[in-house]
Amino acid sequence: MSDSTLSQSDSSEETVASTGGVGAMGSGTEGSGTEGNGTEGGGPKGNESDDGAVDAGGASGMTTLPGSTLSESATPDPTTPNPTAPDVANQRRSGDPSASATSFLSARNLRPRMIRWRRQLARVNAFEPILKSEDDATIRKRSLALRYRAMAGEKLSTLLPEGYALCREAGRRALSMRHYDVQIVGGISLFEGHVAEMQTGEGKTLTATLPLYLHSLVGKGAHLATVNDYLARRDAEWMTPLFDMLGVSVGIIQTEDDQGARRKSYSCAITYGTAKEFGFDFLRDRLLLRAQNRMQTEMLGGGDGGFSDSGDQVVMRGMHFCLVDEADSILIDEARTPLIIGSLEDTVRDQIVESYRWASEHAPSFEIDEHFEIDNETKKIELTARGRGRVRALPKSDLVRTMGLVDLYEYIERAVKVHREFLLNRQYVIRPSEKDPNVDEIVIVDEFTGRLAEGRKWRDGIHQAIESKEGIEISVPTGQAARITVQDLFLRYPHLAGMTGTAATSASEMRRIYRTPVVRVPTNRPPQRKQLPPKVFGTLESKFQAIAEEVRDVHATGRPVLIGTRSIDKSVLLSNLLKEMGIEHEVLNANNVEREAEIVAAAGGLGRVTVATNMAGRGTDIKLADEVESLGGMHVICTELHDAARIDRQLIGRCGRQGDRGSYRQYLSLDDDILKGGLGVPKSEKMKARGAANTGSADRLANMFTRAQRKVERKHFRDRMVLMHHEKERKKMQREIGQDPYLDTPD
Ligand SMILES: Nc1ncnc2c1ncn2[C@@H]1O[C@H](COP(=O)(O)OP(=O)(O)OP(=O)(O)O)[C@@H](O)[C@H]1O
Repeated sequence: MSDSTLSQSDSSEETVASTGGVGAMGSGTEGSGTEGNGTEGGGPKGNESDDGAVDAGGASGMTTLPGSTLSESATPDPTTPNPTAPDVANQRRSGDPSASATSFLSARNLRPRMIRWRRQLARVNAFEPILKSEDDATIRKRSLALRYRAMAGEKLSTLLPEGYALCREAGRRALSMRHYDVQIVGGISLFEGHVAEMQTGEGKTLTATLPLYLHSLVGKGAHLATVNDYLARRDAEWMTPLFDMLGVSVGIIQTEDDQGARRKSYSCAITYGTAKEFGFDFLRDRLLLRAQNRMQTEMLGGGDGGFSDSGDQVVMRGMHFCLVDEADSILIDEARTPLIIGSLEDTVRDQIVESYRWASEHAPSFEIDEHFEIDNETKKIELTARGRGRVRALPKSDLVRTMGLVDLYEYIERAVKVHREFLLNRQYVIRPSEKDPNVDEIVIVDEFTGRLAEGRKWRDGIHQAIESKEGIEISVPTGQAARITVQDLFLRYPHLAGMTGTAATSASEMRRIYRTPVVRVPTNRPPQRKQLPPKVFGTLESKFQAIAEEVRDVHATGRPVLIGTRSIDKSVLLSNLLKEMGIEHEVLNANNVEREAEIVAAAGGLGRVTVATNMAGRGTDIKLADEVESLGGMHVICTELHDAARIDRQLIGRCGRQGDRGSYRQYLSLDDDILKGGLGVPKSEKMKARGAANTGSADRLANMFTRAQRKVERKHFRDRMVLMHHEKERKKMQREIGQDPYLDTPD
């Protein structure tokens, strides 16, 4: 490898250095029994760079797990270097995502959490022979027993070894996939609230089953958030046989689902969906609770247990644990994206108002003991079987009829309570509203002082039930547009973890914002991806000409070639050059996404050439044709640096999957956009002029591009931090004046 080796290197060099400070990550709870990031005590702060900004460019603060030395044995020795691994140090320096921890992870680096994880792994492995000898029914029984223990309050970390071993056994039986040791360790890190960086093709889907299963045991739901409906469905359906074997239900949220379907999916032990849908459901639920004036008492999904098919019950049961797939794109790139929904629909509002009226009208006919009972302690009114029968038999308007029965029982119970216990001129008075004297309103009488408690309202729909009893206007809020950012949404989960192929460059940001330290999970098989020295040209034209020539040369050997471009224009430009050379190829860009899966699936075939713009992070595996492996695997050409090194790494990760052979090369030119962002316009113009005049090699300038990329990354990071600060201040202010920051949106 030449000295001028280009890379996302500078940052990676820091990775190595600061990974020596692996322990920096471990300042959270290191003792055993750590459960999720909720108890992590929060990660330490990101590294401050000279200019005071957090180092976004470097992977500082990354923890790297013991490498492929995590052999499939009960007591792996992470210190053994892997003799078959290629030049790992060079790869690491070069920012190759596959760089495994093997060579630099000495015993000295082994931090307590790693030692703990290895111990946990040994415990998981110890269960294996026992479980293997048991039949399916016994495996299921064990799983049920675990659930009882979890529900009874036993710590999940104690249950982890058996839980993960059960999951692994179920995977082996139901899917013919046995979780590798590295996947088990990755799963442990996820359970403890980390973002696990796993290379593409290393099996994130299977790894996810581990923390999802374990967290689901407590019965509060475990969510997997991914980027689109297709992946949510695909992954859920793929993993369902495994969960079935363990007696765990799986729900899938799809955009077109109605409220009833959503509620059912959320009531499952594990729910797969997109971040967007989770956000919208959160907002819709919140609007509904506010309309029913139940917000303060019922924290979202605190749940009153009732399920119905009407829109009058929240759909989520709570936000307990969420595993975010493609964490870098969801938690970082999409972090500031606001999810906005309109107001509560008029029909839902009318339905609520009408139900209050209906309940108030019929409540007096319900008799104590016969139709309802009063709990002495809680003073709660509960319908008897006869009472419920009566509710079913009562006449109802169309609007009321569409309300679920469970909801109607609740409306009646509330109305009965109000008729019995809330008396006019004792607990409340009626007087003309200050805002509009033509409208009457209920004002609470403070039971201690006897004074009017201006502006206060009873909760849980009591206030509305009284309004309805007195025949005055029912104050169901009209509902306003509601809004939440992706970041706020995920910060609401007490237990959060993530998986990604490329988190290294966002490590400090992840930790700082979400308190989810990033850990790099080594590949199961030693990586064999080779980085070829980068090439730098004066102009785009000369660069593309050279790229086309390289494609021709590699193509002649029969190896498949994948070329990533930054824009549709450039993909077309390259496509034309290839056409001129008579090289058959496919172009994958926004103009033909419908064929994406097909094109990507075929991209690993003998002699295939594929030109692609920013490929979606994942979706379809590029499987190499058998004969390709012996020829040297796939060759990837990166035609330009992206603003975020992560995107480059995503492309690079397309070759050399799961220990396959492969190679990649970075092409650069002095008129690349990254220089404008990183060096500023005047300097980049100078470089451009220099490039136009110079026809020789400029390979020695490769590092300048990497530095420019890091500058751009830092700038984006700083912008995100400033925005986050403003948002935080806004929310704080809104709370102080009694507003709901999600519902009372300023825009
Ligand atoms: N433990 C295992 N045993 C056998 N096959 C496995 C195992 N883990 C993963 N695989 C296989 O590896 C392939 C990649 O898995 P998966 O799609 O989950 O990877 P990924 O990490 O999500 O990659 P990408 O980011 O590209 O989607 C799948 O074909 C899967 O069958």
